Amino acid sequence: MTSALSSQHVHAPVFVPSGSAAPSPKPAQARLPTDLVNAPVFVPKSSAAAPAFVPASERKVGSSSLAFNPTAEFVPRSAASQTEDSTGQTEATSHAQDYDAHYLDATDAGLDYYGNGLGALSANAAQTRFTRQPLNYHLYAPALPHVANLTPQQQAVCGFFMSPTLREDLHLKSDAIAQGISPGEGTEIGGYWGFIPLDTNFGRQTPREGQSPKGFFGHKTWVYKAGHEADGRYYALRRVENFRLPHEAALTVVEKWRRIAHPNIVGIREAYTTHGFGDSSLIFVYDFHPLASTLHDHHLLPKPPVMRPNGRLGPASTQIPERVLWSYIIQISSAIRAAHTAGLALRTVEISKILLTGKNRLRVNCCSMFDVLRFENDASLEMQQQEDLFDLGKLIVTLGCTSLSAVHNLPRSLDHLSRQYSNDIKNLVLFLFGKPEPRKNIDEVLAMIGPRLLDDLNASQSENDLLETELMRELENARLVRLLCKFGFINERPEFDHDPRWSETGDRYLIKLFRDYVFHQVEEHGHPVVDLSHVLTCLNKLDAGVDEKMTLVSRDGQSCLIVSYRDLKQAVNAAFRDLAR
Ligand SMILES: Nc1ncnc2c1ncn2[C@@H]1O[C@H](COP(=O)(O)OP(=O)(O)OP(=O)(O)O)[C@@H](O)[C@H]1O
Repeated sequence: MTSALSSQHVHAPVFVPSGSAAPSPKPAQARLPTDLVNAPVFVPKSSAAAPAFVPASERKVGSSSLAFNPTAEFVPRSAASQTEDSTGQTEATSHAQDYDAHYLDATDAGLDYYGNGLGALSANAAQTRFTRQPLNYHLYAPALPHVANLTPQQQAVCGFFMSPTLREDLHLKSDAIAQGISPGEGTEIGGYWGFIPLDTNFGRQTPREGQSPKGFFGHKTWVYKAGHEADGRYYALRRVENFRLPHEAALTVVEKWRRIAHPNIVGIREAYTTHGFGDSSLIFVYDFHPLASTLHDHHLLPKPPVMRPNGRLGPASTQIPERVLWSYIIQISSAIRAAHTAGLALRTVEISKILLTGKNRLRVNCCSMFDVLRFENDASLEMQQQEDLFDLGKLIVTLGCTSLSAVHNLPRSLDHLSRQYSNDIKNLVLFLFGKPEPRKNIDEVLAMIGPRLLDDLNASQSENDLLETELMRELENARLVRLLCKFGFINERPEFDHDPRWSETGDRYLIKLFRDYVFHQVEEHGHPVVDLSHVLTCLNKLDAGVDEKMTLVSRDGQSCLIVSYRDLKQAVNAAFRDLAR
């Protein structure tokens, strides 16, 4: 955790043992609400360590690439290559049994800038790696300029923790990932388990307005969330019911789509056929985006009434702001361009097949499905690409008028668009609906929307800045958790090495008094001082091992010890090393 406070701003209260007549402490200037401590328990995920995805066709039972390797999680690639021994085994692997102690001990080998445990992995690595002495990073990193206009009190709160809204969003997403599935339990089909239905219109019987009676794909489809047996990740599986693959070659196009990694296209992992559902089903496996909703559901479903400034409830506005509409147009154009450049066509530029996966963040879903389903009698690629552009025109009209039927009365819809938005939107729609002469291409569209691209780029860079600020606030959390773990191991230990007084004697006594200094202070009336900023400041200083000194007072008030954070850090590390040995 980094603090937004400068050292002059922190007046940590002096430890006053209850009953002693010590001078009254100065109140801490920046107190954090104590309920911040009650934030939901953080459950770390090890997605970074998950093995790479292996498609069903290439999977081998017992394949070593799929074996779980606990050390892989904390060995950065650069470090692993530096520490390879003559047998080709990394030191990190050979020290696997010391994982916990090493990881906790990471800070002992020096102040490793990345705080990633590199220092503890290997003495050789420690000698060769690039180390810095970034004391300031551990103490009071100033807030970035765009949050500088907050009051000191707000800065104190913001400086320590991620914003509550972002935290809540991330927690909700993290909950949504595994919700409803117990790993390894439930139905297993084709290497996937769980199969939780995602489609809120599960088994939709009546097609949406403008759709074929058989639904968007001309076949009954179902969407599930399922876990992958081999990599433990979750995917969105789309099942086409009762579909017989005319030709194995139909699935080869999925390979082409697999190679496309684009921020506005939902990634496809594989497609396979199965009889696991009691019929002949075709399954497409896509990346799972937690809490995604379709553009249709987000913008076209009725919204609950909202409170008006006059205190009365009124209908919520359905009009999409022009800035957002342009952002949608830009993102979908970018997805179209990626597909066309790769010699493919999206074919699902449709309001119910575009997912909203974050704030104004779009991803075109279900790519490759039509390529497989219509493999035998498909239109030419050129025609499909022209249709993508036409579909983009239809989408803009539908969203701009927030009505599915708007495309059926174009003159009226264009009139509406020119009243609500700048003329550029209407001109773009006219271009997309116009005759191809000889044919249109997506680059012409991008040339038309050029100036809007800059607006969108600026907005997304500002969003990036904000997220970076949020990340910086959490930067040092791991260090402080490690430190608290060490305290937990040392303090109040009933016995060590046949010594029941181990945790109360020698340097451990200092650690105990420091714990009182940090957590058990009372103010002049004997009330507990519950000041999170004091706790975080002290722990940060201890973690950095600064030379600053503090006065520790025994519980009976009879003795005073002046100790520096540096000495105390050494005491903590020595005690922990004793235990870990
Ligand atoms: N890749 C995905 N990741 C996460 N959720 C998804 C994904 N694909 C679909 N979903 C969820 O499944 C829901 C249903 O998707 P689907 O494409 O069937 O939309 P629909 O509105 O039901 O369309 P249709 O009328 O064609 O059935 C979406 O609202 C979304 O919440």
